Amino acid sequence: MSMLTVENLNVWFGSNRDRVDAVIGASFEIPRGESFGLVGESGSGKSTILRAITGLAPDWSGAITVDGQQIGKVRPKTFFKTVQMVFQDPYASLHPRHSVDQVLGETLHLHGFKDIDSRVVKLLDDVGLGQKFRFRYPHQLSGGQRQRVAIARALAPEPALLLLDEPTSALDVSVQAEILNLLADLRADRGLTYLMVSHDLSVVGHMCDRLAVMKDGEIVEVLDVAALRAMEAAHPYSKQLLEASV
Ligand SMILES: Nc1ncnc2c1ncn2[C@@H]1O[C@H](COP(=O)(O)OP(=O)(O)OP(=O)(O)O)[C@@H](O)[C@H]1O
Repeated sequence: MSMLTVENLNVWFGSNRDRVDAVIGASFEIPRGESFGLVGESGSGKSTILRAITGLAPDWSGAITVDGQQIGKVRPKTFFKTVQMVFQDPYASLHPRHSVDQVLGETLHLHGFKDIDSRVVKLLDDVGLGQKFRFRYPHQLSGGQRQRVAIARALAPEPALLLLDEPTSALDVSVQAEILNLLADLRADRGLTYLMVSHDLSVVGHMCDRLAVMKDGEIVEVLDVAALRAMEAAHPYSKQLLEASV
């Protein structure tokens, strides 16, 4: 069963002479439980695909189907019980005056959970932070710890699909692997499906089962990771990208 299907997706910003066509005719499908990567140079449209799925890029056409439900222009609240996003920059994505307890507690409340206390404790354990971080504020946390809080917040509604937009690229190299390992473990434990944007082919090679290569708003090739490792891309642009990353 497919967790996410994107068919002939076009996403644009602005209108008339100012119009930017950020994504052009993108199609791909992610089976439940798979981890799928989007790679390509800066500006190729990777983040825009995630934004269109979550409703942050309102001008789009084509079809997006999540867990069998085709999504329209307005996403019902239940959509975010299934789909959550983790952003690149954990400094920008957490409110500076909200404690970790508030961030997680409010998200749980919003999604209708009643046993908020025990869920906050469990979420902090699940992301490897533990209780001692519960009443801290973002400025008292390192980048890696903040990203763990952002991941805990994304996990709070018990989603099936996580959209990960360069989740480690704003972090120190020394903590990137820790966060990637946490994400890999969470996926294995919970059977989550990932759609992950990265400009780093080694990250995608480590984290994903398949990947799409984007260039100038279009998907030029979908590869499985075995082909990536064997440097077996067919499209000249994918080959160039692989060779540049060795
Ligand atoms: N809010 C916006 N308004 C206008 N143009 C935008 C907006 N967001 C993105 N774009 C444009 O859409 C195109 C695709 O951007 P996008 O951020 O999806 O690329 P990307 O592949 O994710 O790159 P990066 O790795 O730099 O984030 C770019 O030309 C970008 O300038």
